[in-house]
Amino acid sequence: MLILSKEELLFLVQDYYGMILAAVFCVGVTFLLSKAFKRVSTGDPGDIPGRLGFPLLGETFSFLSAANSAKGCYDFVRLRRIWHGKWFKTRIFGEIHVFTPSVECAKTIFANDFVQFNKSFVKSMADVFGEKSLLCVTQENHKRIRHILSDPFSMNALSKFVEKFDKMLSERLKKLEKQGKSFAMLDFATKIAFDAICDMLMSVTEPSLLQQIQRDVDDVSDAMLSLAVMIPGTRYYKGIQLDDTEIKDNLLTLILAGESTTAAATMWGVKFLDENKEAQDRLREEQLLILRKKPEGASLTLEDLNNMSYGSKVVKEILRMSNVLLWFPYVTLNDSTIEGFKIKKGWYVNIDATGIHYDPTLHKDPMKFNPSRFDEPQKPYSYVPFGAGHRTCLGINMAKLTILIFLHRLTSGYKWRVDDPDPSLERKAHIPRLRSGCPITLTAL
Ligand code: HEM
Repeated sequence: MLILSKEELLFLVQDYYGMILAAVFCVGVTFLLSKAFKRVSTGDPGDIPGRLGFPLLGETFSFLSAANSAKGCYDFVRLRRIWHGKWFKTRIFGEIHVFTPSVECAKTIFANDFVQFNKSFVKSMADVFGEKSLLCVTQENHKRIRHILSDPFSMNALSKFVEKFDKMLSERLKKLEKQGKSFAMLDFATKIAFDAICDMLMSVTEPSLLQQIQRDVDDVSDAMLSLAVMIPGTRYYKGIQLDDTEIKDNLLTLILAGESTTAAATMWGVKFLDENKEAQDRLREEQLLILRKKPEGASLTLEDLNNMSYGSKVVKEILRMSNVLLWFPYVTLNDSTIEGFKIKKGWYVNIDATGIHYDPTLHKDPMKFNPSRFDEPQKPYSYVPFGAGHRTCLGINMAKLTILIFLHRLTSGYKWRVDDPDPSLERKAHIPRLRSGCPITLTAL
């Protein structure tokens, strides 16, 4: 029998103390890891599959790492769809998020907006855009503000916009072609979209003023102040029934919502057409026919745009494939069940527009750029680049017309070469854009 002195016993216990601590630590880490990487399932068929990851942290690092990669943040969703299926849940920034490309879910959320679901991140959006932005207000105020804001987007206002934008674009493209230098399509489209929106909403065309607003828009809080100073006296200000805060919050919303989305879609259009010469040739043929019927140097009209049947399908296909807004996040206001899946109050449900647009059961051969697919009518909610319901994009017509005018001037006046074929996406961007900005060089036809 082993007999130990008091000192020897104390030494052994102290030695074991470290080992016990190490063992407890290992068990703890193993427990957390197993929880983090375990697929959450209680066997209930209403349970949405997925991994919630570490408590609070969840899969935030994986999400950030995807957003910071050349594949972009949708890669996070793409991978989990492969692992878990059509519906999955995850935890990001401490909140539970459900992602689904289900058209049934899109239909339910769009139809029950404000009642059963609401636009998510209202608070953080209010910090950026202002509390009275269309994106943050209550249902009642939303209806009123939206009604008033729809005036500059009426067909009458847009028909003036078409002529102005066409003139602006034609002049700038001509200048670039003469210079013969490569330019980033993304930067070019961003600048011209910004200038056009400011002109339409505030009648601001003076370069130094535009430059100032651009700086201010980049620095959001300053923008609110400067826009408020500029509005009185402009065409848009007259007769408007919104208070000063509503005006500045919503002008900022319109500029931010319209500029980067339209510019990114235009950039993708140039890239897709470069890679699909057949579609480009067919588009050019249609656009040249329209151009040749007009007096030389005349601007496009709404009527001309209405005659661009193939061009309109090209715009639709660009929007389907580019998925400028990858998904639409909504927060659940009450426990709900959609397609048998249980969604708890407080969870975020993301309508995965990209997943809907790439679903082969809804769009045949979805990764192929094929504008003619729109010869056939689309199934309800299978094509949602502008959302649907109460919050359908307010700038939907303006965006479509802008891209169409771009396509007309590019294909009827020029051929272009993409100078950098790198497909890497811009890192940390919530809108998918090429890191290169898609540099092109124009040659007159
Ligand atoms: C290609 C360009 C564009 C795309 C793909 C796009 C897409 C969208 C989508 C999907 C929504 C709804 C999001 C949701 O339900 O959560 C939306 C809302 C909105 N968009 Fe656009 N948009 C574009 C251009 C524009 C332009 C040019 C403007 C204005 C100048 C604009 C102004 C707005 C506004 C104000 C809302 C909020 C509407 C509301 O809450 O009632 N968008 N957009």
